[in-house]
Amino acid sequence: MSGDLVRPFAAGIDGASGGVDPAGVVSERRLSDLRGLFRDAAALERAVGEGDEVVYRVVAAPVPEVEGEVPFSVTTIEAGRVGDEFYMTRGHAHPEPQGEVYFGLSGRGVLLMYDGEEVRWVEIRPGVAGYIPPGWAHRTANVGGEPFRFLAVYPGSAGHDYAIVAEGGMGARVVRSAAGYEVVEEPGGAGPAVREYYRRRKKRG
Ligand SMILES: O=P(O)(O)OC[C@H]1O[C@](O)(CO)[C@@H](O)[C@@H]1O
Ligand SMILES: [Fe+2]
Repeated sequence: MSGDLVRPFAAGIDGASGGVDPAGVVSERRLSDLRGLFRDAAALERAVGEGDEVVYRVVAAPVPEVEGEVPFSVTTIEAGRVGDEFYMTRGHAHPEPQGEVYFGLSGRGVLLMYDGEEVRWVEIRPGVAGYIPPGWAHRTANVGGEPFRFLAVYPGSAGHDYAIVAEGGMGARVVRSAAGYEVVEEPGGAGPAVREYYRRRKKRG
């Protein structure tokens, strides 16, 4: 174990701007960082050529991702689509199967969760908390016409596995529909290696 634990502090969370004060690491993901994740690869390349805009920004509080600490961050996903699919995060699973809480601050989003076999999703609005149980990959999409912002709180030892989502998908996509949006499950399902990855992470003890 390296480094001292963090001292007590309070942080300002600005639901209108997505700011965290004091802030730690700030990261941005552009359309070009999301290659391979949207269904319409040609539409993605066109949008990359037309300015490669920022899809989402994560402002973290100054809490390190180490065992015992509880990092938190505010994510702002801009409004937009690639083809019919709403702007979304890369999506990841926690290699250490740990849970996580998302809390809506502004706008409207869908929190999509996948365990290699089953797809679950919940709508997140201001005042709504979404719970991600251990062993479920998660991705968030902005289904509204304004920025979608949420607070995420998670165990510092959880880690981020992006490859399992890049390779195994999320089992469903969040797309435009006559009603506004719908969550469409993908045919076929995951292969045995992906299913086994999640099964191992959902066993207790
Ligand atoms: O890590 P991704 O998949 O890019 O999504 C960003 C969001 O997920 C988190 O990693 C937490 O699950 C936060 O940093 C942020 O809220
Ligand atoms: Fe997470």
